[in-house]
Amino acid sequence: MWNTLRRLTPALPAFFVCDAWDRSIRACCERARRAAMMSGRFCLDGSMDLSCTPFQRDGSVCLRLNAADGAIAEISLHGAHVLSWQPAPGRERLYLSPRASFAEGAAIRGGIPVIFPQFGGRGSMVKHGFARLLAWRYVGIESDTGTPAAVLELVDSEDTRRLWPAHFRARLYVALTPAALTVRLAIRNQGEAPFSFTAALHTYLRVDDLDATTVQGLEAAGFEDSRDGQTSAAEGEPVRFQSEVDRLYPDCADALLLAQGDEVMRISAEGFRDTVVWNPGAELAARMADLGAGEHRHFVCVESGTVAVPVTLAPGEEWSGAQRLQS
Ligand SMILES: O=P(O)(O)OC[C@H]1O[C@H](O)[C@H](O)[C@@H](O)[C@@H]1O
Repeated sequence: MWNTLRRLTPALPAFFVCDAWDRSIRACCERARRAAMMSGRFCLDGSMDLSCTPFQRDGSVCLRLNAADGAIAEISLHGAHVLSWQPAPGRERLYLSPRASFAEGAAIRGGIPVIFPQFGGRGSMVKHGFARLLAWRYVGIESDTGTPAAVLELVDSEDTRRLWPAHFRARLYVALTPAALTVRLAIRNQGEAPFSFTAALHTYLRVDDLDATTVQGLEAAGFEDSRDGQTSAAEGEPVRFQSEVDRLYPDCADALLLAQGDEVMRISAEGFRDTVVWNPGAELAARMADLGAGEHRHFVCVESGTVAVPVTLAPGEEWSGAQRLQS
């Protein structure tokens, strides 16, 4: 519907477009509200009560997840994008750029962008694939893995098949457990031909002091420097951020730490094989319209991905990859 509106926009008076746009957002919010109500609250043995409430942010329909212990996560349906995670009220652990755009077709800068079906420029598609640019559907709260999770879904459409012929179903599961956020991306082949893809959770972790921040757990791993494509031997020391860092560590995705002085966040992964570490540095950040001078000092991206070797799915097959942040 939003695409149709956008196509019609030049032919319609501005007040009508705004009104129709507003009504479509309200209808979308109402559908999300009903789905959230129908999914109810979950309380399973050993896991937490989870409730889900829709709200709007910059014209985008979003969901707020509240766990019984006070943890909060916010997700935009635009890109199934986790915007915020607070393990306790007021303790934000993700970075969201003050200049992030929520406009249709834009990629939100910060949070956890879902990268699918192509990581970066490793193929002929738009950079980092189309999943982060499209509206996903809220399915409800499910507890298939024993932990209640908010589930969002994107399936192929005429628009996606023009870019990539695959018949797929992508689902994102967002779960809050004490002091942890787990995000799982599941891809199913719903067609009759195999397809291959790369994917990642491009997580922007908030930092207070970039100079004192290190990523640990990659000391013994060689990496590809994405700035020039050169491979480098293991450095034998934690990753630091004195200038732009853009590295792919193949076959190395689990048991990482983001350390800022005494404060440590654990980053673990399942299903994802690789890690990407990115910070744009001062010069690039200043040139990026949705970041700006000095903003690189507030985050480090530690991305769990399957990037170096694409995943291939036969008809009916499903793959999933998860990233868990523990504060
Ligand atoms: O600006 P974006 O399209 O969101 O990409 C941001 C960054 O994502 C990844 O981490 C890549 O390795 C970088 O090369 C890229 O610059």
